[in-house]
Amino acid sequence: MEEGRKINVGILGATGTVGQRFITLLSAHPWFVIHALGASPRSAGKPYASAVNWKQATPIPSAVKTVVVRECKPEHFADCAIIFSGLDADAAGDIEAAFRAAELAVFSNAKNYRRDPNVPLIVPLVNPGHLSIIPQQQALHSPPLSKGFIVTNANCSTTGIVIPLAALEKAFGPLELLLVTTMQAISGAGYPGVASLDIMDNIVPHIGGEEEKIEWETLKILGGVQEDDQGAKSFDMHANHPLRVSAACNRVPVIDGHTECVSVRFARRPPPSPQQVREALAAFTPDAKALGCPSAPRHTITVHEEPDRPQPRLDRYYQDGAGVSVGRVRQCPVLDIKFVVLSNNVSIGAATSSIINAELAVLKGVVAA
Ligand SMILES: NC(=O)C1=CN([C@@H]2O[C@H](COP(=O)(O)OP(=O)(O)OC[C@H]3O[C@@H](n4cnc5c(N)ncnc54)[C@H](OP(=O)(O)O)[C@@H]3O)[C@@H](O)[C@H]2O)C=CC1
Ligand SMILES: N[C@@H](CC(=O)OP(=O)(O)O)C(=O)O
Repeated sequence: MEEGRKINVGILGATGTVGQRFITLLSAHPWFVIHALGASPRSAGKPYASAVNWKQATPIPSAVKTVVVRECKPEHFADCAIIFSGLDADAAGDIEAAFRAAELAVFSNAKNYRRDPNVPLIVPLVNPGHLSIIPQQQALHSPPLSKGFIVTNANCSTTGIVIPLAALEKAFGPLELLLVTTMQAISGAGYPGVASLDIMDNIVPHIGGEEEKIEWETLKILGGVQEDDQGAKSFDMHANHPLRVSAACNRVPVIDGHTECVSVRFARRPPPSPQQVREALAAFTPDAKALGCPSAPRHTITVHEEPDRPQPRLDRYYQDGAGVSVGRVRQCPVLDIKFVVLSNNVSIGAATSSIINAELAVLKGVVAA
């Protein structure tokens, strides 16, 4: 990055739960400056402060209050080198494709392109190497692109677990079985989200499509990128070491922070002890940190020794929600090891991951800075 020069970024879905988090984080970013904001036709044409139903604990940054919200059309964002998308999935498919076709670099939170075989699904603290598929995505586009692409980040519950799982695979080799039960915050459903009469004094044991997303996305993220004899790249979905995943998802009356109970079995025997697992988790240093991404957390995985941590109310805002907290690491009498993970679904589960993905793309020269 050239000293003193900032990169113009645009935010689509700027009025939503994830969009507001983007605004809070990007308003103090050392490399990026918010240049344009987009939302639905209901919000377009209004100053941001009138269009948004602001729900953050800190005030709306003064630099964006009077910025007029635009319709999500690429021509309104032509001066942006990077586009962050917090769009509702119903709108994201067509809009993100149009932005890519207009040679804009799109970093999306929506689910629409996560399964595309040429779109990387990147949790930046885990698999930044998947950015290597982008030249193929651009070459296969009609017409071929030189600057436009889409990078997605994962479902928020998937993001929370793959970070400790990647640390375990790095230290102890491939996993072969994974069971996860989630307790997901209300903010995961956007605003206004789940009706209060459904969630207060209650647990809802179903989140549409969530279990399938965790079971599939985990394999794409923890797997590698393979290349055939003709140089064509594809995601291997962890195929060299098949990993079977079962997820059970629940909505609980917590505002922010997804808590997940995880049990794993390792392929290698004998498996590591709980103490070896604790040490490997605490020592995990992702490439994003080593490369110097400014939004990467200081501590990627905070390992708690107390028997009653992590807890969403106590741990979700540590490091601005950029890391994950793990606790209760212990032997599992059925598989090998079990533990609890807490991650901030709106930060590392959404906006923070997109921002670190963009930082990585700048550092690797994928986005022209
Ligand atoms: N909340 C979370 O924890 C996570 C969310 N995600 C994903 O991120 C995305 C955003 O989620 P979230 O912020 O919770 O959702 P919200 O419902 O809070 O916000 C949706 C945003 O999309 C905009 N929008 C809706 N329809 C259109 C349209 N037709 N054209 C342009 N803009 C439109 C809205 O604008 P307006 O205000 O004008 O209606 C709003 O800015 C979703 O795809 C979600 O699945 C991913 C991980 C975690
Ligand atoms: N479904 C998640 C949030 C979300 O929007 O996920 P996705 O981006 O995978 O649709 C939750 O409710 O907590």
